[in-house]
Amino acid sequence: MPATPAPTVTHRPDERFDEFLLAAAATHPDHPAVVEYADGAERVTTFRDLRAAAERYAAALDRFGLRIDDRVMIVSDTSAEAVALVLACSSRGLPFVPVSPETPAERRETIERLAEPALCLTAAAGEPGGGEPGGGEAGGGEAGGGEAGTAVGHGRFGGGGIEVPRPPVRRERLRRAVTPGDTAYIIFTSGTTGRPKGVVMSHRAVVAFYRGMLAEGFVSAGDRVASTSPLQFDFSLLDIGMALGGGAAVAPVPRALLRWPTRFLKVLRATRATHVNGVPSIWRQTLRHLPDQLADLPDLRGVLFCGEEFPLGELRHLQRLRPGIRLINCYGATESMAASFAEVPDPLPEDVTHLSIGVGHLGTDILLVDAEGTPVREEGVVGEMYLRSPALMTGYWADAEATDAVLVADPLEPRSGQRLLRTGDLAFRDAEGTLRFCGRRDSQVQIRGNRVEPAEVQRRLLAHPEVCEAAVVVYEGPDGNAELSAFVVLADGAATTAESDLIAFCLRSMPAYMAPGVVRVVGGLPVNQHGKTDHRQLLAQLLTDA
Ligand SMILES: Nc1ncnc2c1ncn2[C@@H]1O[C@H](COS(=O)(=O)NC(=O)C[C@H](N)c2ccccc2)[C@@H](O)[C@H]1O
Repeated sequence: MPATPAPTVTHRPDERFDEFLLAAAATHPDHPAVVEYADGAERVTTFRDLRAAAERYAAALDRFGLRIDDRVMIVSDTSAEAVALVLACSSRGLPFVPVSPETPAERRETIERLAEPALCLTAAAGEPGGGEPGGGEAGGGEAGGGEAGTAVGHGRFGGGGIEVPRPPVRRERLRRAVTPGDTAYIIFTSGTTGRPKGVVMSHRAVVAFYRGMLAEGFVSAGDRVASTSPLQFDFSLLDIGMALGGGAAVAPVPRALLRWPTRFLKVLRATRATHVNGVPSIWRQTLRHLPDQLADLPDLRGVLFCGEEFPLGELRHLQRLRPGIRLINCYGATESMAASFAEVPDPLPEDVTHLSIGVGHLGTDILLVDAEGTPVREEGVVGEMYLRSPALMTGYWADAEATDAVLVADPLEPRSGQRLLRTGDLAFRDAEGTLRFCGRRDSQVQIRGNRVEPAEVQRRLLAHPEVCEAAVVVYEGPDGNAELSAFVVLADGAATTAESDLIAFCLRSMPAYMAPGVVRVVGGLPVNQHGKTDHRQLLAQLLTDA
């Protein structure tokens, strides 16, 4: 009996962020919206429950007399309560600023100083991403105590309630309604100057991205999308939109369990995850230590990854373990959430060295531009990707100079006033016209007068049959010139591959100036809090070893 196609979720033009995510409550109220793993079992929140929880939080927020555009900082990982609070903020035009609970206090204070939120709400103890033990319990209580208001109200949320011992001062309301150009959220990412950059995303931009993603048809009602990124990383917002926007459920993987393969797989099995989204590194330990259990997962049929290149050896291993699985390489930056989705060919041909990142998703166009600002048309010629899309950020919070540096005039028609996002990423078009990512513009270095893309050297090392992870860092050598150093992790059971063999392996396919001067075999590569290879930590390790 063919499965009856699930009725599609209907969306209307110019929905707010929360309206888009809750649209399925109208057509699938009893479908799971959030599936959490708690105490060894799944805890289901239906679309009806989620809408009710969001309404309770919205009523609690109303008591503070906040204005449209007043920010609400949310210190939590992804959970049903956090999603409901996010929806409530969105419905009241209050930009949310997600911050991970494990964020160091100094960075949290920096973000608070920059964002100047009206409220800073931490998940109640016992909730996923809950606050410090012994903190005030959340409840449905009235907002705050009798003390005078303060600039920033600090408190907790949970169970549909908000508790703020010292509420923020009440403000005169100057606005009547939320409009699509208003800010849905601000995500602070690391800035090269050390000052975090606040990426301001409007309702229109996020919903435009969600529509582009939904058109790819990844999930359908009844699916469960396991989310492995922290709420402060916009990958989690992709997961929430991909799931809820399509009438499916998001299944947050508790951050504390993610690093243990057995527990990671246990969560995927318990929540019956049909899709798993995450950066490539989430698969590393499972592929190395529990391949058979990964092969046995009953429901998994799709994996979406982003944030950095997936080592091709690991990708092929994943394909062998899960025949027929749909692998999606999602490319993008927080400034537009994501720009493209590319299906990985199954099997990935042996001669492929650069994964396709496809072409822009529906409504997005990616332009290649050379160093002189001239559009690149020829196949195989590297250019910088410029993004033309309604999903672009509004700008960087309180940083017009940094905004103007990346939201630039259209190279094809500067007179139009249309702004494109200058991504800083390099790519070339292949014979099929799709884009192949080849590193970042600012990571290119001159080695003895020659331009080198460290990602190219990393790819060559990963092509070695005994290498399963690799990273290349650039440092200043004793003579003041840029040098390349590599770190590799050998596959289990690999013969003792000498570092000199690996350098010789590189020299067989690249000029001497591109080969790393030193290759260190290590047990594993460090990752940052978003799960990406932490090059800064590798460089620090190199300099301390020197
Ligand atoms: N599929 C890739 N291959 C290779 N390099 C990549 C890739 N996706 C990004 N990147 C790199 O990561 C940079 C963006 O870093 S970021 O601003 O921290 N944002 C992210 O990494 C996540 C990003 N917002 C996102 C969120 C949700 C879905 C897709 C993408 C890009 O400019 C690329 O250099």
